[in-house]
Amino acid sequence: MALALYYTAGSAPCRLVLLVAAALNIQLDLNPVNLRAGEQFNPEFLKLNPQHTVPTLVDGDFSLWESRAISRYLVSKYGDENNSLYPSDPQARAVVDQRLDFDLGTLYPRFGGYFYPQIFGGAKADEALLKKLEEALVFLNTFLEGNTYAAGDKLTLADLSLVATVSTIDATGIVSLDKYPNVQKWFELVKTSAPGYDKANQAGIDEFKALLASFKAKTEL
Ligand SMILES: N[C@@H](CCC(=O)N[C@@H](CS)C(=O)NCC(=O)O)C(=O)O
Repeated sequence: MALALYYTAGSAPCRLVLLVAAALNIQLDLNPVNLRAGEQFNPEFLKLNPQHTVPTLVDGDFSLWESRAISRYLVSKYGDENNSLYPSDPQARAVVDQRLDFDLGTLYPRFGGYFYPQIFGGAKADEALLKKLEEALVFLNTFLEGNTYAAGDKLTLADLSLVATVSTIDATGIVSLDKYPNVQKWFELVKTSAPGYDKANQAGIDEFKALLASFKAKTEL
């Protein structure tokens, strides 16, 4: 049976799942959800995911949300036994998990907490929140010291998750990645080494940029 993904192209967590599917060479039946039109509140969608978020994966009669949980599920169910995206060695896996949790709990929320109230709510830029975001980027820069990829010498789920976030931050222009040389070098590497990067991530980034431009135009009217 086909695997169905309910998604919005511009959304960073959705792009993570698209990157994982591309890396595993999994075909997904793609179902766009228009969040601005409130389609996530349709009763049919709420039956799949009462938390009304995208991405949501449907595999037969099994439905799952939270992009990193979906990513781990896809590797566990559809990856080869020794898939390096999510290594089985406990310590190697723990480092991947730490980076995934860092993205979920620190980097992405610090970005969203600073940027989204400005672009979507017309709030003033808050310097203290910018400093917290910059601190998170310094942490990532430090994690990358001496490592080719985010969790060692191979591409893992950590890279796919973090690149969805870092490319989103980069697209907004609120910080320059020049200040974080390890992050910048790693970003260029992942762009060329993550399978299907252009379709899975860059296409959504382009949509995200168009959305930002439309919000900027509204506030300038
Ligand atoms: N931590 C979640 C975040 C999911 C999320 O908040 N998605 C947003 C789009 S980026 C959404 O669906 N918002 C609509 C809503 O909450 O009603 C994940 O990684 O999947």
